[in-house]
Amino acid sequence: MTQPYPDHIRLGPGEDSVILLDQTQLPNRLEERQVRSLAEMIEAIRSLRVRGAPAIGIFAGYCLYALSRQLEARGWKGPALLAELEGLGAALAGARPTAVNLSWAVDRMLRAARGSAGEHMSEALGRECRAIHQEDQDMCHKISEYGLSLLQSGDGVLTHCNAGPLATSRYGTALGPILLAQERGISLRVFADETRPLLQGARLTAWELQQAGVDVTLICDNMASIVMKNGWVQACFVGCDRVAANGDTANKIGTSGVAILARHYGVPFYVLGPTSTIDLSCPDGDHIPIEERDGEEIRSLWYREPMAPSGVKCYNPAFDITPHTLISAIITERGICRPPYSLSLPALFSPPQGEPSYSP
Ligand SMILES: CSC[C@@H](O)[C@@H](O)C(=O)COP(=O)(O)O
Repeated sequence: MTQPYPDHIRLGPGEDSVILLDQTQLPNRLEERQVRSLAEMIEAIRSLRVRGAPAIGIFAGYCLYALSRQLEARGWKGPALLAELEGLGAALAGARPTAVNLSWAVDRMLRAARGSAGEHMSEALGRECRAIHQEDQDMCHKISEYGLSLLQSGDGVLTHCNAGPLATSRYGTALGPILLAQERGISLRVFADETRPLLQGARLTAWELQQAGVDVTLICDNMASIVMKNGWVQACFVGCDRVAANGDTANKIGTSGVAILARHYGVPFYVLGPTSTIDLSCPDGDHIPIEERDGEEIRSLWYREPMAPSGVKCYNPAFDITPHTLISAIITERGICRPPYSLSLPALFSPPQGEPSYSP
């Protein structure tokens, strides 16, 4: 059983609310939360109760559908309903800036609403949000297969933050190949960076892998160098929040440091993500908006006592950019892209002009 909590995002009864597993409570409590209002939905995204690039896109899709059901029940329809949904969509998309999947899903939902002639708008939205969720499951499964093709039994894999089922739908992206290997009896060892300041690696990745029976070792972020130096890591697998057209990749703060270490020790560094995370309209990493979060997350959040002097100045970016020059390959559901990414990434979206290079 490799999917400890497969339906962590779903519609509530009557389909006018959304239920999520509150990831801020893990690994200590499996606590679900039901959100009904726009304010509750935005709060859930901002406070990382639901998090991970594909997962917040899936969540936003369900939210817009649930909100459309509420509005239709109050008599809203036609252009007035569409205009209201556009406003709600913009508010949801603005909840977090870095992961492009959030605005990608909102745009997709609004396109479905605009094309819903002759039926209730919510019916079209219901189909679209379910499709977004289903497609993510399919994409993660394919990414997992491609990722696994890069590993051998006995390999050590280092990962940063959490790109498992909780960050997506099922399998995950960076953790997908590892969970698939486990299902197939292929043994891998995983080193999970704890991922300061919010400890997604310790709280979520270590929990998901442990639940699945994977051999996982939790390390502090500043231990990645020694485990690579010891020869225990044959590949780094990380997820992504936005991949620019040149391959520069935003992922959890600290990812670029892992890539630099991997280059130093000659370990391949792989980014895994669905094509919904590739933003060809963004030329390079300098154009990716980086979310900055409250310094309180560094000073005290996960500890009983403050762990730094009260009021000390903090710099708390939530993501960083890994330059494309440090990325060995980008693994998507459509295949494995190799450098130069300025050619291989656009090829993903125009198959007749050429396929990305696959390495089975
Ligand atoms: C498959 S999820 C990929 C990324 O979203 C993940 O690695 C990550 O950085 C998540 O950050 P978070 O701030 O917890 O949402």
